[in-house]
Amino acid sequence: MPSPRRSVEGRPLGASASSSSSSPGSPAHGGGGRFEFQSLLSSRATCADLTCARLRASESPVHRRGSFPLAAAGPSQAPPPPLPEEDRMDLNPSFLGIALRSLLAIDLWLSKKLGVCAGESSSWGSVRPLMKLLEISGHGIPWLLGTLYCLSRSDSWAGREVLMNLLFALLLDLLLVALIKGLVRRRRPAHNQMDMFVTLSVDKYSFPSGHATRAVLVSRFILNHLVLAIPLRVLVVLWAFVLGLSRVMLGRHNVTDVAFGFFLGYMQYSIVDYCWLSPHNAPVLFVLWNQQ
Ligand SMILES: CC(C)=CCC/C(C)=C/COP(=O)(O)O
Repeated sequence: MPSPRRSVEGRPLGASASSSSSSPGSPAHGGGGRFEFQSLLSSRATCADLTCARLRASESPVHRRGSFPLAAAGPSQAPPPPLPEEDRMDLNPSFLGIALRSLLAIDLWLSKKLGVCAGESSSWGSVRPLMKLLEISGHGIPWLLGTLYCLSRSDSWAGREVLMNLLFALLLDLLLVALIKGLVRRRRPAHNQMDMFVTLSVDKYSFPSGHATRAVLVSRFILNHLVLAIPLRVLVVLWAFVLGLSRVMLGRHNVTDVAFGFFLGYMQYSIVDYCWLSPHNAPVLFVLWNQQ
């Protein structure tokens, strides 16, 4: 059972120079501590006030002499006046803060568990080459080169329009992912081996997964602009999902990097669709390409 004499940070209350001079049964350690415990239980606000007062007191010369003024004063004394709101915030983490920290802890734990191909000696190390092949299938370079090649070979306006927009989508994706990676600067998992095929400098960061964004962006693009039989459509969706999963299995990413990557890729396609380039709204692009 947790000790009632714990501060919000988990340090024992009075665990400063003063704690050595207080003894069990003294107001600061047991007798008066009983009053303090009841006060701590009474409300969150009171808890914050008391703890703030306690921390403040630990800096004061009075406290250093070994007595916590409130606890020593006994139950009949009034509690100290409430401290300003900003002083309470550090000690009273918001619900959102706690939720985010918990999510992060689950994310790290789950990512480590799923990183079964992170190295040759990992439990699924034998499928690592297959995962790396998948990695290349979602890399930016083959997609960019492939699109440029198809554009150069395309002899219909409709085909060129679709490919021009795919090129725009791939470039937008590279730009947005680089921007967010540079802003967030989340390190890749510690178990990752940085042996990826051609990377940019921001690719030392992991949030969001560029492969995950591209997988969803390209899949949505293909599903909306190519006429495919149902089994092929299922295959496209599966490819995107497995590519995202493989990022975590290879140890390249945490689960949240991939989850956000999927979301971002989905949104990116919506942007591309909204800004769809055509000979009507971007004639210069199409005329220039025709002159090549
Ligand atoms: C060099 C070019 C054109 C693209 C880099 C593609 C790349 C290496 C992205 C990183 O993906 P993850 O964030 O999923 O690791």
